[in-house]
Amino acid sequence: MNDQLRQDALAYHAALPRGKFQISVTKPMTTQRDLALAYSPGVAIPCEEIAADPGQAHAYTMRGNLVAVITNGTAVLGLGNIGPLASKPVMEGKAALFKRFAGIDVFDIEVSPTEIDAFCNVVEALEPTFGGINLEDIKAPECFEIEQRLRRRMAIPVFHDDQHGTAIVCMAAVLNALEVVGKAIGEVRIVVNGAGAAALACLDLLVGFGADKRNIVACDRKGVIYKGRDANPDRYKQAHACNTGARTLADALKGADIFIGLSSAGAVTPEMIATMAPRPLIMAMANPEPEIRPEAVHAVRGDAIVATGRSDYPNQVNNVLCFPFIFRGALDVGATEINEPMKRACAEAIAALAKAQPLDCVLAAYGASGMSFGPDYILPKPFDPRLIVDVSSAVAQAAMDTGVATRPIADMAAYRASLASYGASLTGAGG
Ligand SMILES: NC(=O)C1=CN([C@@H]2O[C@H](COP(=O)(O)OP(=O)(O)OC[C@H]3O[C@@H](n4cnc5c(N)ncnc54)[C@H](OP(=O)(O)O)[C@@H]3O)[C@@H](O)[C@H]2O)C=CC1
Ligand SMILES: CC(=O)C(=O)O
Ligand SMILES: [Mg+2]
Repeated sequence: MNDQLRQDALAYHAALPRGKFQISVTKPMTTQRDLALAYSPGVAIPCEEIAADPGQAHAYTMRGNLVAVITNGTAVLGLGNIGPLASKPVMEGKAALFKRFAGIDVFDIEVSPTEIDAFCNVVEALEPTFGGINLEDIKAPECFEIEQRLRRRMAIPVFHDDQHGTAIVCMAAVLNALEVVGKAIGEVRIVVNGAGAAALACLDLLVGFGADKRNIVACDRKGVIYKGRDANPDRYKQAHACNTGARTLADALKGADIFIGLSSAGAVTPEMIATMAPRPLIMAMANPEPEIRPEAVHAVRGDAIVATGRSDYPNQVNNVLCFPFIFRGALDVGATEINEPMKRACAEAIAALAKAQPLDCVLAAYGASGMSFGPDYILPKPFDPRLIVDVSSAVAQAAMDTGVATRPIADMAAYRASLASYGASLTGAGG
């Protein structure tokens, strides 16, 4: 990372008040009467209401709009197992993005247990506090068991962002990029580098959207994951093992249409990219440094569509396009979970928005004079205030359609209008 970015990033985070968000009071608290309502004796009354009917917690507390971003720091971005304390800037960042883009309050919670039972016990014990749980930067394979177990045991949405947020945005990008190059999802050859939380979830969603398993090769640090490779295979990786003679990433990429990188910096070379099929899609999504930089791809492939996880290049494929908005929709209907149809609706709504005319506020945020659907614009920008309207309402609708909404929305048009004015106020945009 260059020195200027390093200095700027440290100054940004150290500016007072330190970190990236703070907690504020939402009710009047200036008079004796205010104190009597907010605290003793008045506070006892909503307590009694909630004790009599737990569903009232939503009406009298911040719980229904409060998400926990929880990590144990075992797979922080592409920095690896740097521990919970060092992960805090990332978790504060996620909290800030939840608030900035969807008005959702977050407590970031960094905890030390890495063992599955101990970590799950901590998270489960937090259910009374939160309306939703966003698991973050927990390494594979533990993250799979952790999420499955918590989903079974908790009656609020539990969502591992690195798995599903990433997969949803990746899917939206793939759908649009294939439309740009005129290829069909069922026919493209896909190579995924990385076989962790993000990569395996992307594979599952790609198959759910019609990708042919026979056309997919996954690689980890040892190379291609082929059937029979490991004497004691990891069962999550094994589910994606393929029948192929390819043994290395370089072998696998020959003639491939799509490269999905969810591994680590510099894992793919220009020479490998040069061997891919015409009009390839390169999604180098490792953070903060991608598997390959866009300029290195363009030097060898003028016909490639290139995306990264970063904010400073075109085509940012990053879960920030998903997690604020999927939780907004889920919280607003009191969803008990985030299920497959909700994820699908989310991916489709994100993809569709890339085809709408860009708004001036978005162009201004990027210092751009224009953006139009095509090789350098396959996804909407996170600052697009229409994301909260289209994505969150689609997710809410899918939750209602699948019977997981405990507070269904009666008037969807009014809900969309409220999201629109909320989005406009949060982004300072006119709409
Ligand atoms: N753009 C986005 O929105 C997102 C990007 N990411 C990025 O994806 C990466 C992985 O994150 P996550 O899945 O959470 O982490 P995990 O720790 O769960 O998985 C990492 C995987 O990457 C593999 N890997 C690492 N280096 C290489 C390499 N040089 N060649 C092949 N495979 C490699 C590991 O292989 P092995 O199993 O052999 O150890 C492992 O399978 C990170 O860089 C992260 O920043 C993650 C989420 C969202
Ligand atoms: C973006 C993100 O969640 C990650 O890189 O881990
Ligand atoms: Mg992450």
